[in-house]
Amino acid sequence: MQLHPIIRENQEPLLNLTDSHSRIYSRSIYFEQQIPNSLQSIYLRQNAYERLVEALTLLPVEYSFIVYDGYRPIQVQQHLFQLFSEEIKGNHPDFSEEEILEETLKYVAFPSVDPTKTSPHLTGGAIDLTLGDLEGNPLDLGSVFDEMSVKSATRYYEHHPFENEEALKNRRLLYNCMTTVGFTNYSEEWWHFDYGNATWARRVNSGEAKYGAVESKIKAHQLKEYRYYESVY
Ligand SMILES: C[C@@H](N)C(=O)N[C@H](C)C(=O)O
Ligand SMILES: [Zn+2]
Repeated sequence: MQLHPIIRENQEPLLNLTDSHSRIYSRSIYFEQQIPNSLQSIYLRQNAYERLVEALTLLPVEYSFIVYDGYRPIQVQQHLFQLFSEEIKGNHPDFSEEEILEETLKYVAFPSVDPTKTSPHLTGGAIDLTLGDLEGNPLDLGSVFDEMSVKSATRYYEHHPFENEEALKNRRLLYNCMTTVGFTNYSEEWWHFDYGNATWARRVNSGEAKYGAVESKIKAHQLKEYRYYESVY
């Protein structure tokens, strides 16, 4: 039995989402948070971007997508992992090291380019996004982006519908638009979707992923150059 999908890197380029579409707002959240080596612009693999545009056609015309993150350099993944882990430690002084790790892994992937466990955002096939109005103001999805709580689990309001009916409606809308065009959702985070990477391949029971990790050179928060890891692992 194959334990992890084979990565057949198809070398699709990373596309810059800035001003790419009138109903796609690019708000690079880790750049706004001044995380070292974060990118000022948001990038996605070409076909992941095309599917995002297709998802827009399923969204009522008065709504937009606000994209918070796409391709993520390994340094940013490492920084987030450290940050989230420290926050969990601070919030749960009673937790063992093992419990801290388990809780951290719920909200941020382990930073790795190892083909058997590549962090999804390193591929350019993962996207963090929410719904917005036509001015780019975020709608209510029932928890703040990157909130480490049970309320961030995609199905939370399915089980607590009267707590926030607006959030339930909006989560269903985002989930349905994205999954209809081929993205898969990460169940602990209503905002995180994958296409083409190993996380996606596992969810759709495919033995093959199209996107492996992308290594990049970042200078002053700009993507200077990038290269794909080996084409077949
Ligand atoms: C950090 C958060 N926005 C996120 O993207 N989490 C997933 C699990 C990831 O790091 O891939
Ligand atoms: Zn994500």
